[in-house]
Amino acid sequence: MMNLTLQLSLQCAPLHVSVKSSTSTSTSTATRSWSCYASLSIPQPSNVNVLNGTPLSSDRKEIRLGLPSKGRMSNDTLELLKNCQLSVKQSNPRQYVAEIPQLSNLEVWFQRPKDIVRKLLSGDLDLGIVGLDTLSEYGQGNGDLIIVHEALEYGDCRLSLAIPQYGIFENINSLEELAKMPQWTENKPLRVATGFTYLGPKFMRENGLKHVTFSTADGALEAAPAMGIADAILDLVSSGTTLRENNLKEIEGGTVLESQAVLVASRKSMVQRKGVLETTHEILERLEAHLRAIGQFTVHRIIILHASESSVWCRFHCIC
Ligand SMILES: Nc1ncnc2c1ncn2[C@@H]1O[C@H](COP(=O)(O)OP(=O)(O)OP(=O)(O)O)[C@@H](O)[C@H]1O
Ligand SMILES: O=P(O)(O)OC[C@H]1O[C@H](OP(=O)(O)OP(=O)(O)O)[C@H](O)[C@@H]1O
Repeated sequence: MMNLTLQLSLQCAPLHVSVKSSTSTSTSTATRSWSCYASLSIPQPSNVNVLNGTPLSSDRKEIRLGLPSKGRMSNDTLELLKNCQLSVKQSNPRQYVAEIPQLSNLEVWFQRPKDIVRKLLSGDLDLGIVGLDTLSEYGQGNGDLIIVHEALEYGDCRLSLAIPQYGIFENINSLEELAKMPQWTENKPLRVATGFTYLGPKFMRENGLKHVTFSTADGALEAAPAMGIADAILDLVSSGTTLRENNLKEIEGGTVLESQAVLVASRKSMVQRKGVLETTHEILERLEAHLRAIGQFTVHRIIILHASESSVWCRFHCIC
């Protein structure tokens, strides 16, 4: 038994977290596990649908889960849900609404990942599965977005700064060295091409790079340095092949975030919309059971939620 002080690192507004229980550690293997219970104090909803002065955008009765409509995340998301006995039933692939028979009163809406985040914020979705990169870029730290499960074990990639392997960058191998290059001035800033126009400038600011400008494009960013459009790029990397094929390299300290698929919920929906908390709980339990069954104990944090009228109880289970 040991006391824990927990900093809740969810993407949500600062919440009061009081840890109630204990930890257990196993020294027989390289893994350690702990679990604890925490109470998230959430302001008591009044008798109208208002949280922190913001009403729910609609009084619909159905619970809505947003899933990626196409692209890399789409098939793996459906596969994961199927493996959790939550198969999505879609009458035809061009129809964007579907259901999961095991979850009553739940509508699945297929959307582009960035639109899932936008619609969680607007209140048009209650739950969603997206990459952490997309959540961070389009959620912009909004306190209404709660990462309910942060490690769904697919969609792995990282958002990284990359520079050419050649020319003035040949001997530059870290962000610190890049920042110290005398070339970057107010009149001639470091030019970065990225689709991450929120996270990019934030990362540069936080790392003290003052003279930076950004340009954006929808894809094939790795071409920008060779085309003379940019000095560096900030983009997703998984195998690293695209960078290598374009004579680019990552640098020490240049990783903005490590990403994989996450389950996100609107905090407002969980507190105010009937059934959202219970459905979230149900999905989480199935995810946990599935990941445990396949031995995926790389899950870092699972949060199981219980609602009382004014608070949400969370169980954290961490194996690291
Ligand atoms: N190598 C990779 N490149 C890009 N995304 C990756 C990669 N590996 C995993 N991902 C995940 O897949 C997501 C991209 O999904 P998808 O291909 O559907 O693009 P998208 O979000 O619809 O973007 P776009 O609208 O630009 O096509 C990323 O947000 C990331 O979480
Ligand atoms: O490290 P790797 O495994 O090579 O993957 C990284 C590449 O994959 C993505 O591009 P995508 O294939 O989606 O095409 P895009 O550049 O047109 O967006 C990403 O934007 C990188 O370019």
